Amino acid sequence: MALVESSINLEVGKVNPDLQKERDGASFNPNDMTLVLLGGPKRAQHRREVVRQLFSDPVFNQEMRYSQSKTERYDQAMHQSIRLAEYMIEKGWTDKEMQTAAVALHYDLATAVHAVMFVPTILRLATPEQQAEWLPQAASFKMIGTYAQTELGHGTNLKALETTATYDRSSECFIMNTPLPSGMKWWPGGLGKSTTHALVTANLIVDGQSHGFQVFLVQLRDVETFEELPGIEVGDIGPRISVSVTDNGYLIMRNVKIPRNNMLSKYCTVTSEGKFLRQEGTAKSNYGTMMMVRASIVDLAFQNTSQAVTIATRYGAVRRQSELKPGAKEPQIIDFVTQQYKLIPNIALAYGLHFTKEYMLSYYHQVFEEEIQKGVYDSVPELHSQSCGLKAYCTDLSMDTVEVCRRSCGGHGFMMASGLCSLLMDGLGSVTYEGENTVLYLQTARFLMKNYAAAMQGGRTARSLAFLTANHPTCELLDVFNLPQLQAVFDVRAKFMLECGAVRMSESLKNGRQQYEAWNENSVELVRASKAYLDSFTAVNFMKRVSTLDIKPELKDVLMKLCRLHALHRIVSSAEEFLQSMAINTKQLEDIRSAEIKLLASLRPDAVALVDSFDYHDQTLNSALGRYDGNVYEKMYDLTKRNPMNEQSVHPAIHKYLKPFQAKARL
Ligand SMILES: CCCCCCC/C=C/C(=O)SCCNC(=O)CCNC(=O)[C@H](O)C(C)(C)COP(=O)(O)OP(=O)(O)OC[C@H]1O[C@@H](n2cnc3c(N)ncnc32)[C@H](O)[C@@H]1OP(=O)(O)O
Ligand SMILES: Cc1cc2nc3c(=O)[nH]c(=O)nc-3n(C[C@H](O)[C@H](O)[C@H](O)COP(=O)(O)OP(=O)(O)OC[C@H]3O[C@@H](n4cnc5c(N)ncnc54)[C@H](O)[C@@H]3O)c2cc1C
Repeated sequence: MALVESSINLEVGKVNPDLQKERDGASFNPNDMTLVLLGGPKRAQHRREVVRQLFSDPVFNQEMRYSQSKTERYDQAMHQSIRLAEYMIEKGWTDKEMQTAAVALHYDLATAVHAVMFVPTILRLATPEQQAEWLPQAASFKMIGTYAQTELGHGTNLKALETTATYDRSSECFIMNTPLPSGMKWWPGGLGKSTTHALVTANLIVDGQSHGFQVFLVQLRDVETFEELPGIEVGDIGPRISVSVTDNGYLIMRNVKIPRNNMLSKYCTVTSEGKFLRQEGTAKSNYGTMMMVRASIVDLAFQNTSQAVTIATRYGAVRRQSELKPGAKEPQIIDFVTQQYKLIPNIALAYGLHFTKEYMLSYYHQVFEEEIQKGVYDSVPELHSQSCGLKAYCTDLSMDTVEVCRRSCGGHGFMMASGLCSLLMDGLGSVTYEGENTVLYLQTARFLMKNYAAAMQGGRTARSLAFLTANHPTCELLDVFNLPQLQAVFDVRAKFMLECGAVRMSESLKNGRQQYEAWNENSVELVRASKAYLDSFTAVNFMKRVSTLDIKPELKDVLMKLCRLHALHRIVSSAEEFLQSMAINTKQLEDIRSAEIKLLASLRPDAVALVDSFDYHDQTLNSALGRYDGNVYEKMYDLTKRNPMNEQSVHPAIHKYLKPFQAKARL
C-alpha cells in the first residue's frame, strides 16, 4: 500500500531528474546525431512526421499488447494492416511511409510477409505482364499473399522440397500437389488466416522430367468469403515461442489446377507445348528474394539492438540500487562499471550495426538495381555470401545484446512491460528464418574458401577480401586506439582463420576424404573462419565510415570512441583467435582490456544521449523501463492496474474451486 501511495504521488510527465541530469551533461546534442544516423534533416523530419501521424491514431496504440491473447493480438494486427492500407488511399502514403510505419510497429501486421516477401518476389521474379496483372491487386489487398517455401520435412535443403507442379499440356495448367506428410508447406507467415494467395515453391515437372525449384502463384481462398478453395487445406501451425501476431500456417494442395501463366517467368518459363526455357539469369536467380530479405534482416538486427540498449541505458540511469560509496545515497546502477560493461559496448555495437546495415542495403540496391537489372551477375556471389553472413552475424549479436540488456534490468527485465522480453522472443525467429544461421555461415565460408584459393594462386579476390593479398606485418599494434593499426589486427586474424580452414580442408582431402566429407569434418573451423571475416568486415566498415564522416567535432569525437570501443571489445570477445594468429600478443591484450575500461569511463557521460539519438518513439519501445521521461515506476503501476488479472478483486476461480473445497472440508 505504501508503495502505491508513493508512486501515485509522483508527477507523471515530468522527466525523471536523474535522466535529465544525464541529458544536461552530454557532450553533444542528440538531435545532431539523429540527423547523422537518419541521413540528414529532410529524412529525419519525414520519419518523425510518419511516426507522429501513426501514433496519434489509437488503432496503433499497442500499450496493452503484453496482456493480449493471441487472438486479440491478431485482431489488432489485421486492424493495423487495414488502417495502413487506408492511409495509402487517404494520405497518399507510399512504400516509403509504409516501410517506416512497419519498422515503428515491429512488423506487427497481419500482412507483413505480403509486404516484405510476396510483393518483392513478384517484382523480382515475374515478367512485366505478370506484374501488371498482379501488383495492382496486391496493392489494393484484393490479393493478400505469402511466400510458401519451407515444408514440414525440409527448410534448409531446397533441392529436397517435395511439392510438385506438373505441367498438363491438354489444359495448359500446372497441377499442384503436396506429398504427405513431409511435403506440406509449414511456417509461411500469414498463411494461417490472412492470405488469399501464396507464392509456392515447387518442383516443376514436365513430361516426367524435373526442372527443379520454380515459383508459382496459387490462389488459396475465395477472395470474397475467405473460404478455402477446392483442393486446398490451410491453417495456423499452433503456439510458438512468442505470442507473435503472425499466423504462420500450413498448406496442403490436392490436385490444384493453376494456369500456365501462374509460374513466375522472368527467368524461366514453360511454353504451351510444354517446353522448358531459361530466359536469362543464373541457376540461382529464383533464390533472389532470400538475398533481399536477408539484407533487410541486417536492418532488423540493428533495430532490435538499438531498441534494447535504449531501454536498458535509460533504466540504468533511473534505477538506484545498492551502495557504492559507503554511507552515500544509493547510486544510479549505470555507475557500476560492471553495468557499464553490459551496456556501453552494446551501444557501440548498435552504432556498428547501423553502419553495417547501411552498407548491406546499399550494396544490395547497387547489385540489384544497377547490375542485375542490366543483366550483369558478376557481384551476385559476393552479395549472396555477405547477405548470408551478415544476416547470421548481426542477428546472433543482436540477440545476445537483447538478453544482456534484459538481464541488466534485474527483476523488471523479466516483465513483459520492460519491452525487452518481446524484443527477445520475437527477435529469436531472426536467427532461424530466412536461412538458419549456421547454414548461412557455411554459405559464406564456401565463398571465402574459393577466394582464399584464388588469392594463394595469385588470382583476383572479391572486393571485400582484399586483405587476403595485403601484406600486414604481425604485432604492429603500438597504439590500441589507432584505427589503421586496429584494422590490420582484424585483417591478420581473419586471414589466419581462413588459412586454418583452408589448411584443414586440404589436409582432409590429402588424407583421402571426399570434398563433402572434408567439408563436414572441418565445418566448425569453417564457421569460425566466417565469423572472423564478418567480425573484421563490420569493425573495419565502422572505422572507415566514421573516419570519413564530415560532421561536428563533438559528434566525430564520440563516434570515434565508439568504433574504437567496438573494435577493442570484439578483440577481447575472441581473444584466443587474435593471440593464436599473433595479431596481438598477451601484453597487447592486457593493454586492450585496460583501454576498454578507460573508454567506458569516457563514454559514460554520453550513454543516455547516445541512445536518445536513435530517436525511438515511446510507443515503438513500448517499455515502462525505457520511457523517454524515465517515469518507470508510475508506468509499471499504471500498467499493472490495467492488467486483466486485476479486473476483478476476487478471481472466479476462488469461488469455483477453493470455496467449495473449504465448504466440504468444514463438513
Ligand atoms: C525484415 C523482416 C521480416 C522478415 C520476415 C521473414 C519471414 C521468413 C521467411 C522465410 O524464412 S522464407 C524461407 C527461407 N529459406 C531459406 O532461407 C532456406 C535456406 N537454404 C538455402 O538458402 C539454400 O538451400 C542453400 C543452403 C543456400 C543451399 O542451396 P542449394 O541446395 O541449392 O545448394 P547448392 O546446389 O549446393 O548451390 C550452392 C550454390 O548456390 C549459390 N547460392 C545459394 N543461394 C544463393 C542465392 N540466394 N543467391 C545466389 N546464389 C546462391 C551458392 O553460393 C553456391 O554457389 P557455388 O559455390 O556453387 O558457386
Ligand atoms: C518465425 C519463423 C518464420 C518463418 N517464416 C517463413 C515464411 O514466411 N516462409 C517460409 O517459407 N518459411 C518460413 N520459415 C521457415 C524457415 O525459413 C526455416 O525454418 C529455416 O530456413 C530453417 O530451416 P529448417 O527449419 O528446415 O531447419 P533445419 O535445416 O532442419 O535445421 C536444423 C539444424 O540442422 C542444421 N543443419 C541443417 N542443414 C545443415 C547443413 N547443410 N550444414 C550444417 N548444419 C545443417 C542447422 O544448423 C540446425 O542446427 C519461418 C521460420 C520461423 C521460425
